[in-house]
Amino acid sequence: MKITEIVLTPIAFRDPPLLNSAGVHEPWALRTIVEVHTDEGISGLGETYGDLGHLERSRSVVDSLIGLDVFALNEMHARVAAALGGEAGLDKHGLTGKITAESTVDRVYSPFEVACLDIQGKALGRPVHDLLGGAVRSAVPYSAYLFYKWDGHPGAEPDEWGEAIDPAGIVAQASKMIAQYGFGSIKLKGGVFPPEQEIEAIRALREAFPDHPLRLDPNAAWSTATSLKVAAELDGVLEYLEDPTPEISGMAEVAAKAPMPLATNMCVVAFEHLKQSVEQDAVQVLLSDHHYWGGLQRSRQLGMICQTFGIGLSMHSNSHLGISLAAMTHLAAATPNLNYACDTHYPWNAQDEVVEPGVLSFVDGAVSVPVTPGLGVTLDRDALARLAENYVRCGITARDDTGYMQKFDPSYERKRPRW
Ligand SMILES: O=C([O-])C(=O)C[C@H](O)[C@@H](O)C(=O)[O-]
Ligand SMILES: [Mg+2]
Repeated sequence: MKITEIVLTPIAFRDPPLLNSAGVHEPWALRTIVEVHTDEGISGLGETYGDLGHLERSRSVVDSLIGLDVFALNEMHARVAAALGGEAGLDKHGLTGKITAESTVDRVYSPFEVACLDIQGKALGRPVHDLLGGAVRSAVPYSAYLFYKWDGHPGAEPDEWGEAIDPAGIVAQASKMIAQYGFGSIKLKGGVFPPEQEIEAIRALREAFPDHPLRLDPNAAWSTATSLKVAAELDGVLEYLEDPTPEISGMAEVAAKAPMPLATNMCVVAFEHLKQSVEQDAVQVLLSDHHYWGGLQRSRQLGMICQTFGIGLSMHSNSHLGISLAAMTHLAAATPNLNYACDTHYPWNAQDEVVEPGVLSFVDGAVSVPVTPGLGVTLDRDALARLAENYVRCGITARDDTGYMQKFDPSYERKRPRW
């Protein structure tokens, strides 16, 4: 079954003013929808980043994939690498750490692999998780992903979530999200206010939700000394502390004394980072993410590496829509040692969905694993056209949380660590 055509459509969807250690989300989040068509009339879907640099790199490999068998995924990876020619693409997404030439290949390759697995599944009449070894769970739990936020974008009406800039606001946001989605775990995006204030927010969450596992992620906003102080204060309260401080060596210093496991989606973001991290025991929980770990099959391999070295496994997310959610759910279903609820930004962006409704829904905080062939989701063509038009109209071509923050606070600086 040969690839005859690949269509890449950049889209933009509404995003609330979510705060993080680099600034604040702009009113529009970008993604690229990938459609792969074959000579047998079966098509597959992928979803990836929408920043212009990534879009252009993705466009630059398309010609080399035409004519390829959709089962020849090793060859596909090699062709992507050859077409990129050793370029390391800067990408501010996910507040990640070092981007290397190899990890750039994995990022660009990922949505094409997902689309080919979608096609393989449809051709075989089997869901994608069956191509990854079979589901070990029928529903995948996700966590409530809380953000400090403004009540709305400056100059616009307040959004449905309202303001959250203190412990009471964070607890109110958690209550609303949990009432709507039923999440059984909670993650707070920190690195926004001085650590004492974020500790207070975690304590307030613990009081309001005594049984929900809690996580805090300041995206490397703290020095190692600050990280250790916060870790000691939150002993017994957090299930894990995510990226308190920059770099593998910094994380190792904190991990040696912190009472809870440390997690990352910042300092170990490519296969070549694993050796140093394992040697220094810097990370106890790795957040996988098929968008940058090279697709679903490579993320399964990452799961095996984590199991081998006794590293826990959770899942990271950026702003995304339903094709990504479906892929994440298939992957998590087929990864036996993924023992933590996965992250998802979905509640923040669900209003602008690009797939037809019905397949993906949250019950008790979990998404039922689709059982129909392929990924199980179908593009909503009207929505795609609308979101593609948003992309053209919105004028944003790359995520810039810091630049957007500086529009309202010119003195704002991106600093890592800040405290
Ligand atoms: O766990 C993380 O670090 C993320 O989810 C990174 C994202 O970029 C998040 O910080 C965001 O959307 O602001
Ligand atoms: Mg993180």
